[in-house]
Amino acid sequence: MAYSREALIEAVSAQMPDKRWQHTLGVMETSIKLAEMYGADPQRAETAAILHDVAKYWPVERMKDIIVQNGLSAELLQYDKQLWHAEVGAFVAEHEYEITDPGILGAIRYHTSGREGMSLLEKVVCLADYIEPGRDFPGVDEIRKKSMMSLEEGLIAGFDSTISLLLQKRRVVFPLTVLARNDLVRILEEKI
Ligand SMILES: Nc1ncnc2c1ncn2[C@@H]1O[C@H](COP(=O)(O)OP(=O)(O)O)[C@@H](O)[C@H]1O
Repeated sequence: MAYSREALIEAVSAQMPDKRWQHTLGVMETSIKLAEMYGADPQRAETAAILHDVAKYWPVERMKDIIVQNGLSAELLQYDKQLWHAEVGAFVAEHEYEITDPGILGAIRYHTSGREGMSLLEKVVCLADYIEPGRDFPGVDEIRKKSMMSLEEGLIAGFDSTISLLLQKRRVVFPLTVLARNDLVRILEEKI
């Protein structure tokens, strides 16, 4: 039988420190708000939000094993370990928590990196992760402001801040985020 909302919350919250669970609660609340605002299904958005960081505190070796043994994105292993939990989270959501909705699984898989051709639900959860009330990094208020204009404006601002920070620190940038950002810029250009 599929997990109830409450059972899912209990199981997922047990896998992370309280601070990260508080962040997840913020992403749940913000995902529902953005879904209502932009015409996505709030319940599906909330389910993806509950699970989005399920693997965030798993040991790196455990994440690596799941990626290798199940033939998930081998390319991902060439990039920052911080990115792995999203791919692993989607796998765990499907195989451990019996989530069968591919839209929810996609929203978990792409919540950190984004991708070209993001679905409405993917945009909602990814943006909620940037702007949930507990976030206070420099520039977050500008992203919040843009999020009230459109999902695309908000996400471009979010991805730009992530990419800028990585460039400043001379870190490797996972290309999917650049593709996601370019795609969103083109979408907005076509609207003009
Ligand atoms: N495109 C990218 N390329 C490389 N590293 C990235 C990229 N996007 C995010 N990261 C890294 O992943 C980290 C975690 O991302 P974040 O959005 O905070 O995930 P979470 O919501 O799970 O905390 C960031 O601090 C950054 O260092």
